[in-house]
Amino acid sequence: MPDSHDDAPSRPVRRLPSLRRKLSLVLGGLALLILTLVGGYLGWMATRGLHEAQQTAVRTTAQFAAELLASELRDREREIELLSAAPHLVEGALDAPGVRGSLERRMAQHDEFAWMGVASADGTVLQASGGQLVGRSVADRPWFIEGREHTHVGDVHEAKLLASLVPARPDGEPTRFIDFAAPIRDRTGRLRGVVAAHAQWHWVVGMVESVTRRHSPDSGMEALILDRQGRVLYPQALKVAQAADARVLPRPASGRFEGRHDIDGQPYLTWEEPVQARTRADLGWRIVVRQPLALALRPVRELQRELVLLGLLAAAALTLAALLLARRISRPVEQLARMAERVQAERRMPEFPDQAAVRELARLGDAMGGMARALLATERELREANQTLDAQVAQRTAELQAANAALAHLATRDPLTGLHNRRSLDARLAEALALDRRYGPQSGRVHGLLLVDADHFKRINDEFGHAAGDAVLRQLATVLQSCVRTTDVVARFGGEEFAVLLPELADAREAMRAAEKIRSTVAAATFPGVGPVTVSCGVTLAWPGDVDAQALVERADVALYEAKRGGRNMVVLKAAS
Ligand SMILES: Nc1nc2c(ncn2[C@@H]2O[C@H](COP(=O)(O)OP(=O)(O)OP(=O)(O)O)[C@@H](O)[C@H]2O)c(=O)[nH]1
Repeated sequence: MPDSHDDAPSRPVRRLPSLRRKLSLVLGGLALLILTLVGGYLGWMATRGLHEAQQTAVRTTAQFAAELLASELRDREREIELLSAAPHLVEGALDAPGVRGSLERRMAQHDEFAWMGVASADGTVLQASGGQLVGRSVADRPWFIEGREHTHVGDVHEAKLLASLVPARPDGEPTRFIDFAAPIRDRTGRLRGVVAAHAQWHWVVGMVESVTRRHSPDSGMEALILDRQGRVLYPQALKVAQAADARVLPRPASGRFEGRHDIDGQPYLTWEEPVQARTRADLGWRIVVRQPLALALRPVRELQRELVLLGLLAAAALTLAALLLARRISRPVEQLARMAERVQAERRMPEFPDQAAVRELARLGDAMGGMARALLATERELREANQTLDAQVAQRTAELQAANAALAHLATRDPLTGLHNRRSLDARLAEALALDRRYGPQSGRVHGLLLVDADHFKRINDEFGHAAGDAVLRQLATVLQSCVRTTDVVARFGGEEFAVLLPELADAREAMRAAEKIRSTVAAATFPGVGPVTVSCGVTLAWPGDVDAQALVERADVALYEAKRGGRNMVVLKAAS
């Protein structure tokens, strides 16, 4: 029988999270974590790589611009030097028309030159491109003063004498020049004059811009030109801003723009490179290239965005896969649980599903099926054993009851005749006297007692044998029972003597009638092999004065004795006295 405790769940199962949910969460979370870590690592690597690559680009741009500028300045310096040593200037008249022609030709070759001219040793312009400033004195111009002594490359300055002669710039910026000058000496080394060229500042700017233009305009890469004192020469807007506020473009603490540097609160990748011409063209300029960090790392931000998107998609896909996997794993487990519940509820073997996707689950299913079969078989055996036991107990109980009944019969019956024995009679007599004492006076009815004794029974034994005597005793018992009511108690009193207890008699006559009936019936009966047999009968009635049954019996016995003495085969009544 199933124990009620076995049916009750030992834990609140419904409140526990399901395997499917737990697996999905763990696997999905794990996937998200791994993707986040991998994505973060890739993002970090990309950021670092791009940071280094962009820093290199900023550095090489600055270096390339500085080298280009140094080279071009050197070339122009060399150009003017070579021109100063040209034979037509060393030997010929400096104001000759051919001088102007040669200047014009060089002008045509160099767009950057706004003006070329030759001045006499005292500073009067003798010939010039476009005839500009011819006859004017340039004696106080620094390029003339320096150019008298040696080759001179002058720092950028706003146009003075030529300001009104060259066309204004379309962007409104003032016209600025870089001066190149060299002394013209004759074969003896005597100064004959100075040849000079004014290069447009925008030629320099164009060179720098041509370098930065190699990068995409979106890159935000920008080149600055600083002079020897660190003041901005280019771009013009920054130059103007710095002129208004010296705190514009503060120098880094290291004294040099290199690496990441915050300018106006915005982070930049920077590099500073000196323009090293290593000649007089070395003006102490420096090229600073800067690029806003946000723009430098923009591809990384885009990559990160894509990584996040990709990561989310991958996490969603992996979570879905985890969900499907969890479902694939949990479904057979749930089915096994349902099977186990069915076994518990129905107590019979259901068909176990064969859908396990993995070996362990298949093994679990087989093991559970085997266990359920074994349990059910054990339960069936127990139930059958119980039923057998119940039947055995019922049979034993019936046997015991029969034995008890037989014992009770044996205890109250005489073995020879089957009548009540003396002990049973004594019990009935005691009951009868108690009833008479209790109800006799009201009902007017009493018990009567007959003692019946076979006459000369010893002779029967002696003549026909003890077995014949027993047969007579059994036949006498039958006769006695046939003569009285079923409610009367017929007992073997002892030996060849019988007693009959007659309940609820109205008077002694009733008792006498019963006794007479017995006597006459016996006397009329035939006892096979023995012949006629008679009985004597003593009769008495219970009396309230009887202290016990013995008194009643003794009175009946007295009556019997009188019947014997009176000649036998007779009935005698002995009333209470
Ligand atoms: N066969 C047989 N005889 C019994 C049994 N019980 C007692 N007897 C015999 O009954 C006889 C009784 O004899 P007595 O007491 O002398 O009485 P009686 O011969 O009947 O003479 P009265 O009673 O005076 O008529 C004895 O011989 C007993 O042995 C019994 O169970 N079977």
